[in-house]
Amino acid sequence: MSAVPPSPLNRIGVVGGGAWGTALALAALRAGRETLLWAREPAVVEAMSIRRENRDYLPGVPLPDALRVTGDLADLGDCDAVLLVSPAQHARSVTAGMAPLLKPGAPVVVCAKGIELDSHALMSEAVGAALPAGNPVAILSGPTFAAEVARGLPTAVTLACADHDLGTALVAALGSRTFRPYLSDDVVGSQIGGAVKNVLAIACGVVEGRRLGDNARAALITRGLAEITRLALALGGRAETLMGLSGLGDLTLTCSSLQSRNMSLGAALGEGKSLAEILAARRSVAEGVYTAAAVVGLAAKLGVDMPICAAVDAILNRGAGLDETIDGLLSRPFRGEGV
Ligand SMILES: NC(=O)C1=CN([C@@H]2O[C@H](COP(=O)(O)OP(=O)(O)OC[C@H]3O[C@@H](n4cnc5c(N)ncnc54)[C@H](O)[C@@H]3O)[C@@H](O)[C@H]2O)C=CC1
Ligand SMILES: O=C(CO)COP(=O)(O)O
Repeated sequence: MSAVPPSPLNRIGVVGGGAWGTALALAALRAGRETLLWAREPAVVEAMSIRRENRDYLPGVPLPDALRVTGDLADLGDCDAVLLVSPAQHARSVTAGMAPLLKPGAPVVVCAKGIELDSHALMSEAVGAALPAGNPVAILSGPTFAAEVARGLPTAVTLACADHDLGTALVAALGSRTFRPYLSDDVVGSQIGGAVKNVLAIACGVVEGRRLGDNARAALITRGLAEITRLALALGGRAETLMGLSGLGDLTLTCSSLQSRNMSLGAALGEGKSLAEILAARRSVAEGVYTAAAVVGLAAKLGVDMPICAAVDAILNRGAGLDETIDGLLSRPFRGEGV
């Protein structure tokens, strides 16, 4: 086995004991870091500490003894860097809870994907506002099903950080042979793909559930990428970022597999189930349900046209029928193909 490279960011705290937090904690361990995983629910803490398995959110994956598990945010005080993996709508409040307990200067890498419903804030804004000025924010996003990362299957992500040296240190701390971060300085652009693709995955699920065919799914992915890119540009992101792992990469993954919670939720809608019925049968988060309305609100503020996201929001939140909404999209005037 090759020697573990040393890192000044040797102690990694992971905040959020859902599927993704648990998988990221395993990735940090594999990168050779001392890793602490905080979970919110006492039963999840107990199951991971004693039975060494996160039965609620990532069943079937053994957790090595080297992984420290806690339910006490104060334990983050000796961590050199923290990965924040709470669902997007709770990221600000969880950050506020841990902020006074963090080591001064420790970076917080946001791994949640979404846009805040009330404020339309990106995760970097919501989390940044809740942190002391001395704790910088970075973003980790990309095509990453938790179950595959947990099993150590090869995965690549975007790690975006405004400070090049800090970004380089985070890549070195978290990267391994099977978990490969690519550094970017586009903190805004790298968040938009991950947030909006969840909404588009619901649309692709509807296509699947309604048996509208593979052509329709490819059309949604491609025109969805145009929507993502328009929004990112309006917020100051760069188009090239959206052609990378956090954009096209994640959009393709999430819109092509029923492993995606968002796509499978869309498929169930397409098959005629109600949103309330689908959500009642799940414990895991499908971020697109919440981000749909946030994206539509943000796009309206910025004057950005996002018809597919608006259609998903109409179905989820405004009582629009599936068939008339699909018909509305198919009846839009023909236009040029550019973004
Ligand atoms: N699961 C995946 O494959 C991936 C997930 N993500 C993102 O990671 C974030 C977390 O998702 P998962 O770990 O999959 O979640 P999950 O669906 O596995 O678990 C739900 C999580 O939400 C937490 N939660 C529920 N109510 C809460 C509250 N009131 N306050 C704080 N936390 C609460 C639970 O403690 C649990 O950690 C999401 O933004 C998701 O989009 C990103 C990449 C991959
Ligand atoms: O973000 C993800 C893959 O990159 C996970 O997608 P789902 O939340 O739709 O399962």
